Amino acid sequence: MVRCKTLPTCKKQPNIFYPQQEDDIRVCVRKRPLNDNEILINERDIADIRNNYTLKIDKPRTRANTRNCIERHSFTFNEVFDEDDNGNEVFIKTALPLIKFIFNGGKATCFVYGQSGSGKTFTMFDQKYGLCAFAAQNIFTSLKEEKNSHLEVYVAFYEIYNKQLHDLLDNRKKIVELKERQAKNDINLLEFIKLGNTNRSTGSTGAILQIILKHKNEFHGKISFVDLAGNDRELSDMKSRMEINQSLLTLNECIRALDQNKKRIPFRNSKLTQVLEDSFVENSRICIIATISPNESNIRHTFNTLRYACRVKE
Ligand SMILES: Nc1ncnc2c1ncn2[C@@H]1O[C@H](COP(=O)(O)OP(=O)(O)OP(=O)(O)O)[C@@H](O)[C@H]1O
Repeated sequence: MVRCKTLPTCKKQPNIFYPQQEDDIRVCVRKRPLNDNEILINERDIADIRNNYTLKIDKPRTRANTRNCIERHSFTFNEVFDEDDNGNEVFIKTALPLIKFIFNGGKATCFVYGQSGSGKTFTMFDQKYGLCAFAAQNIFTSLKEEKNSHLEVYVAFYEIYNKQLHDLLDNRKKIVELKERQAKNDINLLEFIKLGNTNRSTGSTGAILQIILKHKNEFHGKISFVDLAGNDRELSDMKSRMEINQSLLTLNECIRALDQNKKRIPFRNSKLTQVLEDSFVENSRICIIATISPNESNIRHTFNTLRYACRVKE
């Protein structure tokens, strides 16, 4: 194969002079390693991470009357994580700035978005290497500092299924009024996360874990970790599929509108954005982590994920 041309598909360039971790909206990408099955069948790794901001995807192409060639597509984001980057490195560059922000009274949201099996849940909720595990430790370490010692930690964990909220900490009961539980320490918080994850269903629009800081029942700050439904999910239930598509589309539109300081943000167009509305407005920060599979046979989904992520900050 020969390379036939280079196609820049995302023009947004990182501004290296700007303190990127302070951006209100950040878009990052994480590539997972090839798994055992993919290695067994000699799948090619088509995602080449060039540096902390750029990845290139080699797209094989067969053209009439020409030799087979490779199109190289280049994408640039606030951060790009390789398969060798561990959970702590991802945490430091994505969720850690958000946690510092909520201790200062802000509202933050961290999303994982991508194809099924690309590492969304691993990135967010793995009990050892996930962002939430590092977040739990970091939050309770920060509470030991005198300036934070008055704060308490509360948690809520729910999913959206057919436009209805279900409490993942209470056997998926339909939520009438959202219940928050106090977490006494990081281990206790991780137990809540583990319990919620075991109660998750397939076909939901997304699972939302909220960690809330309070002082004497008064709100101080909040971070929401949102594990979105796989963007490739084939569901027999048409209603769920439509709802997931609508939510992903609206989420993208809302974040773009916020980025462009538009007056009208279309929160009402999906249940997901409706429930997250208060986290999006005023004193808020957002980080999206798009997860991708590196193997050639998932290339279509990988392009979909990267284009979605690019559109957020176009
Ligand atoms: N960065 C990574 N390093 C090592 N293993 C990973 C990584 N990302 C994902 N994996 C592994 O890949 C598999 C699929 O990951 P995961 O379940 O997180 O995917 P997902 O995107 O949440 O899929 P679904 O949408 O179907 O829930 C898991 O076995 C996970 O441990």
